[in-house]
Amino acid sequence: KFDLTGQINGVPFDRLFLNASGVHCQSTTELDELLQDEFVGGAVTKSATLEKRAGNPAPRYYELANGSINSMGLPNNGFDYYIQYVLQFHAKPTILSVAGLSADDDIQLLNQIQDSDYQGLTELNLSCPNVIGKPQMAYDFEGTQALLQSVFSFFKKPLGVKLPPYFDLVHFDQITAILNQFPLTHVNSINSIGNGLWVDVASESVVIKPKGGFGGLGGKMVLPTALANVRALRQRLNDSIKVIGTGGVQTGADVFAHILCGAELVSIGTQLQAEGIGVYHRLTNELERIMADKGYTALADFRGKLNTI
Ligand SMILES: O=C1NC(=O)NC(C(=O)O)N1
Repeated sequence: KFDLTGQINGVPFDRLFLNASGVHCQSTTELDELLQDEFVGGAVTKSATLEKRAGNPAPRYYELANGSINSMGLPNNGFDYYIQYVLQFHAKPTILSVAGLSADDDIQLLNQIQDSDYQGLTELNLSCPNVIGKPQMAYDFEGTQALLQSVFSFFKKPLGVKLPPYFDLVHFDQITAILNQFPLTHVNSINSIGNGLWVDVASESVVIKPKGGFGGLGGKMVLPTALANVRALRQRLNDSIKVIGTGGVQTGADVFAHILCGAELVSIGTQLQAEGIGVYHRLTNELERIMADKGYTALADFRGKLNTI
């Protein structure tokens, strides 16, 4: 009765919900569970690196009262594992997420995809904050420009990017001036707010082991930053580049807000980790209740229509 659809590069999603890359997507079992859920529209893989990685030492994920902090360090089963998976038939769309540990790695990963039979969506993660000793590419504007210039000299398949949060309007202007030069299918925003720190007063200690306790923030506390980034990117990007809204979603109202800011699809990370896959049924019910109360039958009725005062 409600149209909760979206589309990226002509790929139809019959539901708006995805997982945030990294959550519930490291194994094929987890990915299958997502793709078999009636309330999920598609699945994003854990960002694949060229080789399998164990990631950072545990504890590396910690749930907070108002969100999460993580320094996973890109643990994943390696590129071959995930390209094999997305090459299989799936009833719903997949997004193959890749993350090089260097620009050269990114080029190698995308060359392998270009040379493969995969015709689905790919997302280049430019924003992992937790690889020890490695900066986030998307905070290096010149580096990002140069990388995308190289990528699009050979990569002819659908490609989106995963961005970190920005905190200055000038930075929104700068990153979108770069992204608008390229035929990107989408921007996925936000990745975790990098290098937060949580202190447990009882033990007088940090709560995760890697990087002296520094890690990416997610969940409820990042919602205002996620909404700002989705809105700012939507206002500045070419219409052909969709925005996937990620960050801070706990309720149907949060989903509604992301759509108002212009999100085409909405990813769930911290809340999926905390609540399990049932979160999608709950969020669907809550979203539909809000839509019904407002007389909306489709996301398109209000997508991007945030009022200002
Ligand atoms: O891009 C990422 N964002 C995160 O918050 N954590 C993971 C990771 O550490 O693997 N990667």
